[in-house]
Order: sequence, then C-alpha cells, then structure tokens
Amino acid sequence: MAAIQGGMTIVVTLGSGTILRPGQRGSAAEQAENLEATGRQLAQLVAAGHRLVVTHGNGPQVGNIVLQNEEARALAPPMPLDVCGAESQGQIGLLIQNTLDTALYRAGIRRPVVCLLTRVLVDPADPAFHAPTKVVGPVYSAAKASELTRRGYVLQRDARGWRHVVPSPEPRTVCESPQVKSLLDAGCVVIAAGGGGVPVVRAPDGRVRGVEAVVEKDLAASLLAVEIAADMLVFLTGVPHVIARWGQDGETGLRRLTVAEARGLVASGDLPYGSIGVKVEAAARFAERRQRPALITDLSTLGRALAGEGGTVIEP
Ligand SMILES: Nc1ncnc2c1ncn2[C@@H]1O[C@H](COP(=O)(O)OP(=O)(O)O)[C@@H](O)[C@H]1O
Ligand SMILES: NC(=O)OP(=O)(O)O
Repeated sequence: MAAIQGGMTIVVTLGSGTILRPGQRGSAAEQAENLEATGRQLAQLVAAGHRLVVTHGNGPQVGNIVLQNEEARALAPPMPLDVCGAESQGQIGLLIQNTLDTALYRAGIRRPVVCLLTRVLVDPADPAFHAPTKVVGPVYSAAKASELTRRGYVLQRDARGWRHVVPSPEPRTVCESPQVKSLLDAGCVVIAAGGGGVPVVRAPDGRVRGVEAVVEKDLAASLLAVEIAADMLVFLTGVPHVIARWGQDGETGLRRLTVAEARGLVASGDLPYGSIGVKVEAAARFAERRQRPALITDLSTLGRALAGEGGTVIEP
C-alpha cells in the first residue's frame, strides 16, 4: 500500500484487545488505561490532517451488563439486550472519548470528540435470529451455565468454557450515517457504531424497535465506512497481520490480498469466521464497494502499516 496522504476520512475499528486484556475482568480503570496507547496513535492521525471515525467492539462489556442486570433482577428490572447494547456504547464510548480528548489536547489539537449513539437497521427475518452465534460476556463454569440456561439464556461451549451466545444479524444500514458525516464536516472526531450499533427493525406501521441481538462490529464498521464514503478502513486487532495456516506447518503472514483472495480464504475455512474471518470479509466488502483499501493490523504496527510497510491490506 502506498503511504497515505493527509486529509483522508479514516474509520478505525478497535478490537476487544485494545480495550480489554486477557484475564482482566473489565473495570473502567483497566479499560481506560488500556486505551491510552491507542488514543495517542489515533491523535497522530488527526494531527496528520485526517478526518477520524472510531468504532469499537462490545462483546465482553455488553455480556457483563446483561449479567449485572440478571443478578440484580430482584432489585431492579433487567433491561433488554438492545438497551444493554446502548449502555455499552455509552460506557465504552465515554472511555474512548476521554482518552482521545486527552491525547488530542496534549498534542496541542483543540478538536471536539463526539460519541454518537448509533443504531443499525436489521432484517427481522434474518435467519441469525434462530441461530445465536455471537459470544458475549465472560467464560462461565458448567454450574453457572446450566443456571443461566434454566433462566432462558443460550449457552455454548468453546475452547475456553461455557459462553453466552446471542443472535448476530447482518447490518443493512447504519441509521445515523448522515449524522456521522455532518459531525465530521463540522470538524469533530466521531465515535460511532460502537458494538456494531444497536440493532433495530422498522415495522410496516413505521414504528422502530430494538431487537435482541449484537451485530458484528467489523461488519457495521465496514457499512458505516461505505455510507460515509471513507477513504480507508482500519481494523486494529491483536495481530500485526492476517496469517494463513495459523498455528500449522507453513504458517504465512499475508501482506496483500485482493477482494477475491480474501473471500477465498474465508470460504476455505482457513480464517475462523468468529475472529479474524469476519474482519477479512468486512475489509473485502469495503474494498469492493468503495474501491479503496482496508487494513488489518495491531497498534504497534499501525504507524508502519500506514506508511505502506506492514499489516494486511485488502485491495480493490
Ligand atoms: N489466521 C489468523 N490470522 C490472524 N489472527 C488470527 C487467525 N486466526 C485466529 N486469529 C486470532 O483472531 C484474533 C482477532 O479476532 P478477535 O480477537 O475476535 O478480534 P477483535 O480484535 O476484534 O476482538 C487475532 O488477534 C488472533 O489472535
Ligand atoms: N459487537 C462486536 O462485534 O463486539 P466484539 O468485537 O467485542 O465481539
């Protein structure tokens, strides 16, 4: 990838690892501290003259909010998953907002940082509503898992233990994309579509209501980046680049993929869809629809990757 020039609109998606480290329970202090290095890097993008939109995951946090609601059921009414998703946007969005505001201020940049409660429209007939796959919250013991199952939650076992899973429908449009663009035009740094956006449906009578689901933030970020006509989409995750045959003989770092190559790798099953695969698919969607590059990398490689010397670039 050629080094990027100033003045571009860049959407950066923060993976869970930039907000929460393995083994952490997710206190506000832990998350704020983890975000500091990311805030400094993102401030450099603004200093270089780019228009910045930040999106983020919410799997661990929204699952914790559901759990807090469930455990306090006798004392206060539990909120549905869409409301919990909105709460997670506020929770994580505030931490990112404070971090970015601080980093920009210290870099001598006076720029408003705005966190926008964002909804995504989904199809009520999406088959995902009948097949929960999206992991939220902590790892549960077998005993806690069976208790939660009795209370109506869907639990599945993965390599780490029992996990709460929820439906994850396809995002069709980001309801507030025009407002994200207006905020960028007004000179704001914008945090939007956190946790994939709050999923909503519109009934034939016009009524909008939230639904029990968590959208993949990578797919929502890709859609938002298309809808605001971004020049570049960046996925910040836990690895410097995508790896073919991860953990096997012949493991290879992938520096450059066409849309067709990216889709081929996802379809082959080499890239697990629940982790890196969904990012590669989201990157391919952006590259295909915008005819612009998407980048998958980690925080420590970001600077070099933007200079064309690292990360995995998915090209149109
Ligand atoms: N083939 C692969 N190439 C790169 N990373 C992979 C691969 N397979 C699994 N991973 C893992 O997937 C992680 C990214 O998925 P995940 O942690 O769910 O994303 P997020 O950073 O958005 O939370 C990487 O940090 C890495 O640990
Ligand atoms: N909503 C979402 O995709 O969050 P995670 O990336 O944390 O799973």
